[in-house]
This record gives sequence, structure tokens and C-alpha cells, in this order.
Amino acid sequence: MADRVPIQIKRLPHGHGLELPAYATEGAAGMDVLAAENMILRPGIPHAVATGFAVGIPDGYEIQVRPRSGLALKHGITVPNTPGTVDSDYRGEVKVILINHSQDNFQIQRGDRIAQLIVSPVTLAEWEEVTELPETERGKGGFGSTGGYASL
Ligand SMILES: O=c1ccn([C@H]2C[C@H](O)[C@@H](COP(=O)(O)OP(=O)(O)OP(=O)(O)O)O2)c(=O)[nH]1
Ligand SMILES: [Mg+2]
Repeated sequence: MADRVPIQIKRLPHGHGLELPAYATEGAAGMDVLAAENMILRPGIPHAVATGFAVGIPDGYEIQVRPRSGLALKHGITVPNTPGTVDSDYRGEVKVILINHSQDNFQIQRGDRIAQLIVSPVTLAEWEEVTELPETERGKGGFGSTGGYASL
């Protein structure tokens, strides 16, 4: 098993009694994270769902908040800011922003596994400002410039 990154986690009052985020299988990349509140996700209205904990991520790492495919496929529930970014210097409650792209209200129950958390190394940039960039074949092409769409 790959080395694991030790991350401090502090339960908040409304998080007591909830399982901590956990890997559902041996090879899981993400830890399923549980809702710490009951609420109804109405179509089209994003909500930052409480998780009931705060974390102390070591320098050099982040936690990414990503949707669960089952919720996306079966209920149109996703994370609008995916991947959400939990910075290593953040000490507030971790929240999971969810949005309901279906036509129906969706009930979130406390204890539901509503998203997954991925611990990821962070590479920081240091700008080197230049007046010209090295030429490339792609150049300024973007946004469908390589084709592959029937309608473009
Ligand atoms: O899905 C998310 C995204 C962010 N956060 C928390 C942790 C993160 O460190 C902080 C800031 O996130 P981000 O940088 O995405 O938000 P911002 O709009 O840039 O706010 P800020 O100015 O506070 O950085 O909010 C979450 O709890 N869940
Ligand atoms: Mg930010």
C-alpha cells in the first residue's frame, strides 16, 4: 500500500457520532465524506453542505472535493466547483458544495456519503515573465481548434 499522508482532523460539535471520511475499497482514490446535516437540495440551487470537521493538511498537499459518480448519474447531483480545493492553511469547516441538476428535490440525510476527498500533492509556480513565448504548433488555437465535433 502506498505511503499515506498524515492529516490532522478535528471534529466540530455537529460532527460527533459521524464516521470520518474513509476509503470504501482497498484501491479507492478518494475518501467518501459524510453530510453532517439534513437538508433538501432543490433543483439548480447550490448549497455548501456541512461535514462537521476541520483539517490541518500538511504543507505541500491539498484536498480535492470531487463528486461521486452514482449521485451524478442517478440523481444529477454534482460538485459545481469540482475539484473543490481545500488549502493546507484552511482551518474552517470543510464544506461540500453540491448542486442538483435534476428536476426533483433531493433529500440529503445526515450520514449520507455525498462526495469524495482526494489528497493531492501541490506544485507551486514561480513566474518568469517574458516578452515572447516559444512558438508551438498549436499556437493560439483553443476552444475546439483541433475539431472533432460534428457541429463545429
Ligand atoms: O469545496 C470546497 C472549496 C473550498 N472550501 C474551503 C477550503 C478552502 O481552503 C477555502 C477557500 O476555497 P477557494 O480558494 O476555492 O475559495 P475562494 O473563493 O478563493 O475563497 P478564498 O478567498 O477564501 O480563498 O474554502 C471548502 O471547504 N470546500
Ligand atoms: Mg481561494
